[in-house]
Amino acid sequence: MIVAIDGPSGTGKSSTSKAVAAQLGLSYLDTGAQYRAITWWMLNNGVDVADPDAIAAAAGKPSIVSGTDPLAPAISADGVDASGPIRTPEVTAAVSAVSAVPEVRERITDLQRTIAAEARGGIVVEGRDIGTTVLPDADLKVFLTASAEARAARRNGELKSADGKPAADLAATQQALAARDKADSSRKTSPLKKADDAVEVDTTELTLEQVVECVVTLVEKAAADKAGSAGNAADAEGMEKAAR
Ligand SMILES: Nc1ncnc2c1ncn2[C@@H]1O[C@H](COP(=O)(O)OP(=O)(O)O)[C@@H](O)[C@H]1O
Ligand SMILES: Nc1ccn([C@@H]2O[C@H](COP(=O)(O)OP(=O)(O)O)[C@@H](O)[C@H]2O)c(=O)n1
Repeated sequence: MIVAIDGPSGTGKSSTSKAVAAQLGLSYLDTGAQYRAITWWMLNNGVDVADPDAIAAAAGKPSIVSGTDPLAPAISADGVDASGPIRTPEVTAAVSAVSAVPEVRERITDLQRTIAAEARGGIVVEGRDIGTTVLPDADLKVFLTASAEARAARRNGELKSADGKPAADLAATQQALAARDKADSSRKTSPLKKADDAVEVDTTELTLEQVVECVVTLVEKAAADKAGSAGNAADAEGMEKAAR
């Protein structure tokens, strides 16, 4: 069972994917974390992230390793735990430019396909281009959306300053999200886009629990359909053999 969950920032991809995978005993892959980790490595290793040729030349250098346990997501670059630093504003500001470079996408897409192929019990993979490019034959594709206001409010809710007040201005967060959406949707190589056969879920008015319940139901239905068509294929094969 391969589940692709795509959508822009703040729509609930990570929270939903982790909860669905944990509930159904599936593996989990955060592909945004991989793009963030390669961006973090480049920033730390003197690569000019404003220069696509420099990014392309460095794309093959770091080793990026992702954990697939939804209860303990992990990501490292060259053996160094990157789970904290990949969420800094510096990485967030640079990641769209790095992830737009075809050599980076090719490298990371290969990694993602290998991880999905090795996840014997099934996997939930979340990102921007999973349903369209990375795993176009996924058993279920979900595209999450939410209003620009809801997405900015959710992202801001995560950024608390020491005194417990929101660390960022809501309008500034909304503007930064819009800029990243634009960059991610307009790049040439596998832009952020809903796959034609994805189920769109608008999460604006839903709680996280409701979104998880909705996606779990979709996965169970996809699994039943898959088992049904496998059964039908086996029946057809059996009938063919009996007829011979
Ligand atoms: N349906 C929802 N309602 C309210 N808050 C949500 C909902 N889904 C996710 N969140 C919160 O919004 C924030 C962003 O969610 P996240 O899963 O990281 O989104 P994404 O991976 O799409 O960027 C998190 O703090 C999460 O707890
Ligand atoms: N499959 C993916 C996943 C992420 N990305 C890039 O990685 C960035 C960070 O992704 P993320 O999922 O961590 O972003 P958030 O939703 O957490 O803000 C995105 O803005 C994209 O530029 C991508 O290009 N393709």
